[in-house]
Amino acid sequence: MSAEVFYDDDADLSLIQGRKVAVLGYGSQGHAHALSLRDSGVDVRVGLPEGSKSRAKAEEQGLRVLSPAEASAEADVIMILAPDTAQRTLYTESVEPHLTAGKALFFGHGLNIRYGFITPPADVDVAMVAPKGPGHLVRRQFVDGKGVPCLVAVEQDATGNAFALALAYAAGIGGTRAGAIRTTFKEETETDLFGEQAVLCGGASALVQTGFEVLTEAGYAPEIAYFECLHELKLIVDLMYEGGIARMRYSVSDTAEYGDYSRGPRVVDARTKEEMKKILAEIQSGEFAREWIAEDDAGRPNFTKLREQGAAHPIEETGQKLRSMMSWVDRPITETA
Ligand SMILES: NC(=O)C1=CN([C@@H]2O[C@H](COP(=O)(O)OP(=O)(O)OC[C@H]3O[C@@H](n4cnc5c(N)ncnc54)[C@H](OP(=O)(O)O)[C@@H]3O)[C@@H](O)[C@H]2O)C=CC1
Ligand SMILES: CC[C@](O)(C(C)=O)C(=O)O
Ligand SMILES: [Mg+2]
Ligand SMILES: [Mg+2]
Repeated sequence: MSAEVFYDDDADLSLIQGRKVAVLGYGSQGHAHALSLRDSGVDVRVGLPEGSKSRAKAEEQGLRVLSPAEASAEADVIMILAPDTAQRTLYTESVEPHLTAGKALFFGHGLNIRYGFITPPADVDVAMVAPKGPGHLVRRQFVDGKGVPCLVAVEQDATGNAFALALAYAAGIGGTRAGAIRTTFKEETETDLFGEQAVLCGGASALVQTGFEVLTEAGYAPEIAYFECLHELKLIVDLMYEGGIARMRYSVSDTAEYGDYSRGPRVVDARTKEEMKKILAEIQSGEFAREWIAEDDAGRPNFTKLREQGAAHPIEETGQKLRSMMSWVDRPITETA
């Protein structure tokens, strides 16, 4: 069954223009939502704790910044864009006391609702507007008059108007310019976690690092290994992005195409597929979410160790040196659009 897709003409922007919106969090997604909603004529305030390093940035960019509790009290649409692990406490301390009947609680990712870490009262709308791309791209596309496709879902429709309101919100951040796809919190959460773990972040990072290790351990220069295993990946993925795997295979040499068909399935084989299925099962059962929240509650000891190990991988030192020779790719990771 193909998904339902909604565009600008299907959305009534005035629905969100007529509401007071609080965006809680001003990171990758938060800054993009708050700025683009404001530019779409929506009454926006940003909610951030005292001492948050994001406060100065939001104020410099002309937004009104309040505490999360003040913003939630003022607003009738509350979008939670704090880190997933911070959302439970943020909700209990600052949102729930102000979540009166008829208000709407929005999310950019379904984890806390899907796994029951947050249970809103029955008399509020609960919806999701989840752009399918990093926040900085969401903002950049909006400014360029384009948009990043969004997923839109309703978990609870107390007012009977939750989907129309979520679609209006998606229009306000440019999502319906590209297309907003209707989904559920369950589908968004499980596929998003699977995608980032098995393919986009986990799978791709492990593939790149392992390829780099094999070449350098065999005595090839790290610089050459970096170009082959990481730098050129973007060029190959850009071709897939533009025209699918078929377009990439059309564009590379026949030699590369034959190597792709005959060797690729030896790297990602039946065992890899079995492991991907296990990863999906851990997501579906809630095992991953419970593990991650417990890890965060414990002060993230394993996460910190793994982050340090990742940063110390030899590919990072080689990459830093090479990227400094290519001024057009040497962008700090915190740079905004
Ligand atoms: N990154 C992305 O592109 C995508 C993210 N999402 C989802 O969007 C949500 C936000 O993620 P992301 O934008 O990556 O988050 P970031 O880590 O980039 O930013 C989090 C923001 O929340 C602030 N913050 C931290 N604690 C609190 C709190 N208790 N109350 C209010 N604000 C707080 C941070 O402030 P400070 O600066 O002080 O730390 C920061 O401004 C998540 O649900 C994520 O899964 C969905 C799609 C893509
Ligand atoms: C791929 C990572 C992501 O799911 C995203 C940018 O969509 C995230 O959680 O950051
Ligand atoms: Mg994602
Ligand atoms: Mg994600």
